[in-house]
Amino acid sequence: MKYINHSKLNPELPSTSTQGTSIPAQQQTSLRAGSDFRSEQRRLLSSFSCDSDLVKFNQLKFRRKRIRFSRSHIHDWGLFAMEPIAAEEMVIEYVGQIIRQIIADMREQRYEEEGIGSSYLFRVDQDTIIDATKYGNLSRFINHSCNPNCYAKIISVETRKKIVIYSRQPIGVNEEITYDYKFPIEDTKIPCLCGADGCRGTLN
Ligand SMILES: C[S@@+](CC[C@H](N)C(=O)[O-])C[C@H]1O[C@@H](n2cnc3c(N)ncnc32)[C@H](O)[C@@H]1O
Repeated sequence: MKYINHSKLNPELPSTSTQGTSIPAQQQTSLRAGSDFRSEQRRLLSSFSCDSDLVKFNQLKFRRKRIRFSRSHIHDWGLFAMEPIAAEEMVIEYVGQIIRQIIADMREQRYEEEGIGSSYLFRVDQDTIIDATKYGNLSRFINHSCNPNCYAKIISVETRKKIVIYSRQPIGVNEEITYDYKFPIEDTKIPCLCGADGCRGTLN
């Protein structure tokens, strides 16, 4: 039976071709090491391809997108691309303090009393909120649009839930980065200033 020679496909992998030869003991040990190495590579590759979000998330740590905050036409400060961003890229993680609902309720009231008009509380699940009001990264500046170029997605990384902002279309240099906040409907409305075609008129 013929075997494909993987060393031709990937020159970094040691050759496994042993056809028609008898192998000295020392070489057998090194072949085993090579085989262990390849098994490990296969294991890693299959776990990665099962979870491309995890791969992208790890890449995000090493290769951050070039973005800046600046005055926005939508509201106060916004976040802008400094380099072209392709569709379906991870743009930035929404970072803040992870808090429970009961703490979020208390903080929401306190922030109102302090006159903080903007909301930086992002719900992860029923009892987990990420609060970027006083601790966070540039993601806290992303404004809402009813026709956004990004979307927020909750992914699991080593059992921890993370909020990640992904591009839903190619984004040009100096374009404002936006996503749909998907605020729940409330009686007291917050007017939306996104200016997009088909703007719903309110955030909530
Ligand atoms: C996470 S902050 C976004 C950054 C904010 N512009 C700033 O300068 O800090 C969210 C707040 O921005 C405001 N905001 C974001 N998008 C908006 C929009 N489309 N229309 C009106 N206000 C918006 C709202 O006050 C909202 O609570």
